[in-house]
Amino acid sequence: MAPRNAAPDTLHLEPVGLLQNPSGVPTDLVRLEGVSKVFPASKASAAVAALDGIDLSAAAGSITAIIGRSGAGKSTLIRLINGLEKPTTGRVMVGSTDVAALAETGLRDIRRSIGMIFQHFNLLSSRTVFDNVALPLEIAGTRRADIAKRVTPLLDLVGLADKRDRYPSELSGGQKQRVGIARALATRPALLLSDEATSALDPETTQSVLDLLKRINRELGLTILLITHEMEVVKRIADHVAVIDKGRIVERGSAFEIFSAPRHETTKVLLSGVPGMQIPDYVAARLTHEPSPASQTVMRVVFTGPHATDPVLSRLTGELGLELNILGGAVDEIAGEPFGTLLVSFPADAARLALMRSFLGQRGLKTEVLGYVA
Ligand SMILES: Nc1ncnc2c1ncn2[C@@H]1O[C@H](COP(=O)(O)OP(=O)(O)OP(=O)(O)O)[C@@H](O)[C@H]1O
Repeated sequence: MAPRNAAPDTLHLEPVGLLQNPSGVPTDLVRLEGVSKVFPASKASAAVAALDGIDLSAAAGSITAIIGRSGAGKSTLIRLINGLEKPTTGRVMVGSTDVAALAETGLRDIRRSIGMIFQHFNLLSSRTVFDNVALPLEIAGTRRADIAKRVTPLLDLVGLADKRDRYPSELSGGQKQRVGIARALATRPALLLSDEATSALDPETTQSVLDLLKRINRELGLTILLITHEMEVVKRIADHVAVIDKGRIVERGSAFEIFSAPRHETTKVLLSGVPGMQIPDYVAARLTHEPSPASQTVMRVVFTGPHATDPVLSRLTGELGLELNILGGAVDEIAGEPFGTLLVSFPADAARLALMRSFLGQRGLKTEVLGYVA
């Protein structure tokens, strides 16, 4: 490992000590244990329990997404991890350091190991691209000659070498976020916190910024913890997902598990806009919880992994003679794995439902009854 001020031939990230336990085995880089945060009452408002008993971990080298409705506690969680807020109870471990227990000097040191990118980029308009990326190094007291050796490869990495002397006002949103990413990497952090980093970008630019983050994650081993309300972001790059609701983690799992079989009501609502998870309006308007004599069962069939491309439906209609109406569907990828959903309806008697579920279950497909339509 090169010392912090050495001239890097290639990009690498800092403190391995932060990433490994004493036995040298990679471990969780971030671990929250029993974390609660209460904002005390003020003259204008009552006390707010923003976080309540949070246990959460992010493995070194992973990309973890924290999703939740507005006000669920996502930003508070991020602010606890970079030490901007202190928890009311619990521990916030980054590597082997309890961030909550650090005084100002310790916080300054740990923040060099934690990069941060923001929705609105937070660039200094009076500084060039180069000088924006250089800023954290200047603050850390790095010599000018070493700063150039560090910033230049970072600008190459984010594809902005030709913009080094431009000002933020001369850049597109995607380019600004690339500067933000280069700046966040300047002190060679082990952890990158992303607060809605693509929310202000159009879909195409979002995609290219996500590709960059994924590349940095893979090539530099950077651990990324992101909060977002964009399910597209989660689907594209997250390995793991934690769903937060009213200050509590209500569901967590691999991105694939969460998308293919969401369990908590909040997760289902958050995912309801994802193609394949949507119920067409004309079906949703007629959906009931209980069957009636002439109603049809509405079922979502999820095709995952090796079964994503199986011709199961034609067998279902051919071998079992079941008549299905196809109401909608989508084929996609989650965390790089193929994933398909199909919304079907069929006559609602219990025998047919059991037959169909067992047929699909034996072939590794997941089913969920969403309700009934007459
Ligand atoms: N400094 C503060 N003082 C008092 N209450 C606060 C403070 N910061 C956040 N809160 C409250 O804590 C709760 C969680 O807020 P937080 O900003 O963490 O939610 P969020 O999930 O990030 O929301 P959004 O997606 O809208 O940004 C909210 O009820 C909010 O009003």
